[in-house]
Amino acid sequence: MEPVSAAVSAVLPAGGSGERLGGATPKQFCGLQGRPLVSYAVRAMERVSWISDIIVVVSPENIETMKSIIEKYGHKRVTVVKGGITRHRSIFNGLKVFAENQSSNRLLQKPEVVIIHDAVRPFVEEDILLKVVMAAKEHGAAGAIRPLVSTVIASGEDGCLDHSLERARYRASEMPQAFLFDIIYQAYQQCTDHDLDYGTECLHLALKYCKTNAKLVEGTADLWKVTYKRDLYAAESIIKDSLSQQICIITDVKEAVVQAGFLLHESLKNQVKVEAISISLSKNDSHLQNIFSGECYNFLCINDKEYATEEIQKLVDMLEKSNVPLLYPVVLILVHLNISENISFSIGLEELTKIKKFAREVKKKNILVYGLLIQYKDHFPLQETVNSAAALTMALIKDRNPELIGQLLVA
Ligand SMILES: Nc1ccn([C@@H]2O[C@H](COP(=O)(O)OP(=O)(O)OP(=O)(O)O)[C@@H](O)[C@H]2O)c(=O)n1
Ligand SMILES: O=C(CO)[C@H](O)[C@H](O)COP(=O)(O)O
Repeated sequence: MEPVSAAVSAVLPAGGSGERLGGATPKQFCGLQGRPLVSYAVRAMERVSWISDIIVVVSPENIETMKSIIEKYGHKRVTVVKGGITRHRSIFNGLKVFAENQSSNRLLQKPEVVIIHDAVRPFVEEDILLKVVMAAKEHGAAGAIRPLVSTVIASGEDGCLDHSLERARYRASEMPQAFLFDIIYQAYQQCTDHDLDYGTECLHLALKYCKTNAKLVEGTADLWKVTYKRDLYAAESIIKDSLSQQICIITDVKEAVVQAGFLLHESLKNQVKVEAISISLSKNDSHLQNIFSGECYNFLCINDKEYATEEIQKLVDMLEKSNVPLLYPVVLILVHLNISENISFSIGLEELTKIKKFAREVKKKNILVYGLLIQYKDHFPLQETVNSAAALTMALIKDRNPELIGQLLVA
């Protein structure tokens, strides 16, 4: 990505109460796959190397909550600032920290360009951040826009249609937005109380008080703001979908196990990216570490032993050491391959209890363990069994259901 030659920092307003979403917890602290929404927005900013400081503005009663989120998820370059009673007042408080150098913990450099991004828009990518920053450098202000979904109409005092706007001429203003710091700060300093209490558009303030016509940049559909409960469900689905794009199949050296791994690989690869490792874990630490850092959150461990405690524990330890299960739950499917001549069910109650206990233990580390039994015999319809195992695998990694951990599914 093109390097940015300006000092850039970001302000994330997160001081609202989420009235439209309802519920006791403000939406920015609601959990998505176990992690608060605000942490996703912070992560989206912190992974952009050219953003120096990230100011998160929260209401006074949530300062400690926010600090503990930063601590728990290891967020870097973040300063927490006390918010105001409206979004504009919160943003202004965030900007003041740079202008007045109020922060008690460390010195914050006033940036040339400041990004403003709602903490409840979790899916912002580096590409759009770069576009609005470059446009702000040139034009003084810039913001992401989207086509309108519905036509905007004005109603008269009698509640009847007064007029309607030509939809093609108008756009929905989204976030992120970016500004030359001096422009947006001057605009906020000149704002009236009415602007601060009722305004909803930062780009408008730059126009009204600094005569700056913001450049409008076409954004992607997932920049939308989590506002209603259904938006939380939508956001969770998007996250689950992106987590289920890749799977790593780990097999040991035995021929039958390698073969089952290969067949599963073939069956899964039309649906997801599959990485296969067919050597013992102990000899393959660095390869696995590469897979972790490649952001793989799904593992399928195929074994013909009753319960491969050592190998699985080793994988769990490695996962724990990496950052992977900290940000997202990891799915670990223990595949038991039944290749014994005895076609009776080969896992006893004792084994099932062991798996359940193990699953409950590692859930505390944000690793979701499930069991999958594959019957593997000449007289069994092999391809059918493998297809069924692949379908169950996909269902488990797409659903990531914490209630089903420790359960044994039979392909
Ligand atoms: N006093 C406020 C109000 C809002 N915000 C933040 O501004 C962003 C966008 O605002 P909105 O979606 O309206 O959030 P809420 O005000 O929390 O929602 P609602 O209007 O439904 O109460 C959110 O990240 C919100 O936390 C803020 O920092 N300070
Ligand atoms: O889109 C935006 C700016 O253009 C803001 O996110 C939006 O205006 C916030 O408004 P509200 O707090 O009323 O949802």
